Amino acid sequence: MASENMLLPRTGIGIDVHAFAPDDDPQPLWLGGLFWEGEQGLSGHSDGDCVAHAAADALFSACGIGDLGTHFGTDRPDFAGASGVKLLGEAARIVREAGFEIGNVAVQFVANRPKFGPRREESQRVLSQAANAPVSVTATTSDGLGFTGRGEGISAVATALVYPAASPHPGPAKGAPHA
Ligand SMILES: Nc1ccn([C@@H]2O[C@H](COP(=O)(O)O)[C@@H](O)[C@H]2O)c(=O)n1
Ligand SMILES: C[C@@]1(CO)OP(=O)(O)OP(=O)(O)OC[C@H]1O
Repeated sequence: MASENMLLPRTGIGIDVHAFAPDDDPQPLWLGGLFWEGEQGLSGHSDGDCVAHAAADALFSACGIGDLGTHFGTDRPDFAGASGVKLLGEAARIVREAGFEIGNVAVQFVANRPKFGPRREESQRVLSQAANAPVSVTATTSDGLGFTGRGEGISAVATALVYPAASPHPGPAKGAPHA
């Protein structure tokens, strides 16, 4: 690897899926760091917040330091029922400890419900605070198709940009036209 590559920003990707909890074991819905009153909850070892999990996975991926299971395996009783905000905050801490700073994280989830738009800013605020970096969240339906369309679960995909903490914040590339 050319040594100057060590200074380049790095991108990562994360995907997470959680099934809705069955009717005979209802759970509260935690998604995007928020509690959604009256909505069907997701099952999981933690609180099932697939938006926060995808964000954390994208951060680990960007640094090349494994994934969610590597750091917060289901064999860890201390993460049973853990909030997505806690996991994302912990992931950001691990990323910084590994020598990276976070540029931003972008997440999109796929679900019919909850209707996300009215609470987007609240969610982005909570997750950005957890990561101490900008986290944006968008939502889409799958037009009634697939497991998300049938309302069986929620999927989320995230990308993250990190850069070595020792290097300056990535500015415009050399030779890029000035605004
Ligand atoms: N759970 C969701 C899903 C979607 N939205 C918003 O609706 C827009 C249209 O979604 P389509 O899947 O029909 O293209 C989408 O761009 C979101 O703004 C939402 O708020 N919550
Ligand atoms: C978060 C962890 C750990 O509590 O559990 P889950 O809530 O089941 O979530 P998932 O995204 O399936 O896997 C990662 C696990 O490490």
